[in-house]
Amino acid sequence: MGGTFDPVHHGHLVAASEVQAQFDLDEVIFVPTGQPWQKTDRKVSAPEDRYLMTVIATASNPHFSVSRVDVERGGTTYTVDTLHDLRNAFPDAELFFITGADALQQILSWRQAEELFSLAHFVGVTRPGYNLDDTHLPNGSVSLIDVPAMAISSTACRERVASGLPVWYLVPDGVVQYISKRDLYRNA
Ligand SMILES: Nc1ncnc2c1ncn2[C@@H]1O[C@H](COP(=O)(O)OP(=O)(O)OP(=O)(O)O)[C@@H](O)[C@H]1O
Ligand SMILES: O=C(O)c1ccc[n+]([C@@H]2O[C@H](COP(=O)([O-])O)[C@@H](O)[C@H]2O)c1
Repeated sequence: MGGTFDPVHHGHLVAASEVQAQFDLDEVIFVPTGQPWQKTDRKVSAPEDRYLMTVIATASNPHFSVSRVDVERGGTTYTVDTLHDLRNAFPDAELFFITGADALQQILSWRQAEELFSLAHFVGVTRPGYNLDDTHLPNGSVSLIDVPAMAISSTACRERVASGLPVWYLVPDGVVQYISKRDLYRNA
């Protein structure tokens, strides 16, 4: 599951847990991005902060892990590179790539989109506020599944911190503490 994770929140975690259970996956690997090229409208937090928050958020789940492939490669992140790196790291694995409905709406604009679907099975998860009725995806390229609706976004979390509102219970406790310790989002 790739994401900017700025910060990681319970919407990400519930979606990942649901896909893990429905597809009986050995592992869900969270992959925090380097620089996301479709989010140029704002400053994204440092990759190491986003990586560490993701480690904290996933640490208690034996099926969850975090990969540094996008952080280590640096620069702009393209999923085609992520999937080639994961294939090299796990030559025999069956790879799935989990995306929310909002990201799926844009997927045909991703770099080398035509190649992506041959590198992994794509799993699209429902997300409140987004529907895929008008999104044309190549036939059979994406499995769409319902996950418990979590009306949470990283944007709303950042805005709440900037306004002095709590993010307890929207993000894991350790992530609340990390945001406070590193003084993230106060000027978001
Ligand atoms: N509440 C949610 N329910 C289901 N999927 C989600 C949810 N939030 C994010 N996702 C999916 O998780 C992946 C990573 O999302 P991302 O890190 O961009 O979070 P975000 O909340 O969309 O961030 P931002 O508000 O900063 O755009 C994307 O595929 C996105 O569609
Ligand atoms: O490959 C691309 O061109 C591309 C464009 C936009 C998003 N993505 C990936 O989609 C995932 C979710 O991205 P985001 O921006 O919604 O956090 C993350 O892994 C991104 O690297 C990938």
